[in-house]
Amino acid sequence: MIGYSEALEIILRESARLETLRCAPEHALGHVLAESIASDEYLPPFDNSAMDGFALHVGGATLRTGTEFDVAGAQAAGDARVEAVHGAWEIMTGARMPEGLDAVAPVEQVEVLARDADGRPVRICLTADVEAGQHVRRRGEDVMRGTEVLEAGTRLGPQHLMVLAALGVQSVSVVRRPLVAVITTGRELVDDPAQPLASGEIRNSNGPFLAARVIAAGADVVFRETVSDDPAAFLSALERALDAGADVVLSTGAVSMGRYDFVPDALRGVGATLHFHKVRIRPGKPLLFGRLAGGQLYFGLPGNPVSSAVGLRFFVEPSLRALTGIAPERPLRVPLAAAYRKRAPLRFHLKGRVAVDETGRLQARVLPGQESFRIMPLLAANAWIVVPEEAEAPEAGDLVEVYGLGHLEAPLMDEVQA
Ligand SMILES: Nc1nc2c(c(=O)[nH]1)N[C@H]1C(S)=C(S)[C@@H](COP(=O)(O)OP(=O)(O)OC[C@H]3O[C@@H](n4cnc5c(N)ncnc54)[C@H](O)[C@@H]3O)O[C@H]1N2
Ligand code: MOO
Repeated sequence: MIGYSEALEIILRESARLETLRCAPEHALGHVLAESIASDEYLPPFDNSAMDGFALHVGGATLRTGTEFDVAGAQAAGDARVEAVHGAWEIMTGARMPEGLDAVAPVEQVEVLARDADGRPVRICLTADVEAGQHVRRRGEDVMRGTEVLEAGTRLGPQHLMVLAALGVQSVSVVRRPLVAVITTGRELVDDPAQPLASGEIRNSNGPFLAARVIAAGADVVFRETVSDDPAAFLSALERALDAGADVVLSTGAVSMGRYDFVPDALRGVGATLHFHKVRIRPGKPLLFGRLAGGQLYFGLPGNPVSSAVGLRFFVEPSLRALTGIAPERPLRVPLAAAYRKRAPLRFHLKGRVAVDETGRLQARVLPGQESFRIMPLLAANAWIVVPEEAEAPEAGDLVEVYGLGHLEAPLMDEVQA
């Protein structure tokens, strides 16, 4: 049986980045950049005023309170370049600085001594000193032309679209979203919530959970079906999953030691390469990973709900990151709230809650109810706490690794403070 780091290495090796496509930034939300973006423009594109006021020439010295100026013109946002030869220019926020002027006195720091017939100021007096450069936003102060503004591997959020729009980027190269199929196995499973449970039956909770988690992880679900403990039915569902275009197939159940645990043999029977089966973790030990004959990746997640959740979070999500070109995750390291004793020499993935203690410091609490059939503690969890194989009994205050519930989610601050 292999350990987690070896399993992860194999998954990352097998998860080569998917193809890229070009699209307008407005269609790229949630996609991962395939190449870095350098700016062809300056931001701001020209020197402009940060205040409504009067643009002035200061030069080397300071303009003192009481200095008077004639107002030579006015410049509003959108007005083109003008040359200022003398005096002050009335200027609005965002308006281009007249050439030759280098500071702005806000209206609040100016007294208007005279106005023309239309009420426009024609002579002003400074009521505060003015330094060169004050209230002027310089060309390129935010972004210089040629600067790399976004790295390949960045998942585009609204703030990235803001920068791309500001810089006039017309198209970006992004990695296409991975397509995922979810097959839940087990003749005990009932999908229809309106159907009463017959003796021995349970409701399928893994299917909806995994589908939702896959979407939250930045991939698309192209197929979801439930099959009985029957290899022929399973293989026909697998065929439909591949017809739907899946890059990655997930199944739950039928990977352990039972008489009906047919998944490994069924996969071998259709020419799959199984890279590993069983990992030194809890929960989720019987997890299987391989590649199908057609090149698609296959994750056989154990059937227990929390085992399938751990399989998704710590095996499938790292693969989805690699498939889209996102760098591997780095966990937070947070002190444990209380000592924790592991009951096996395995890597434990624990339903946890990160919270602030009385001193305002973060701490990680292992929630009660860690058995892999218990899903109610997931409602209290805002993080996964990982205790590695070699740490037997971490003490209160020892640092443990903490991961968000999904790879794109950090523990939420409002929950942390609750
Ligand atoms: N003799 C052994 N028995 C078991 C071992 C072992 O090492 N030796 N490992 C245990 C571990 S650990 C796990 S995890 C489970 C994994 O079993 P399978 O992946 O083969 O899953 P099933 O047996 O089909 O189901 C396990 C459990 O989960 C329930 N289940 C399955 N699918 C769903 C679903 N879609 N929604 C909700 N619940 C589901 C199922 O009814 C079972 O209770 O094996 C242990 N046994
Ligand atoms: O480790 Mo299994 O995954 O007990 O539930």
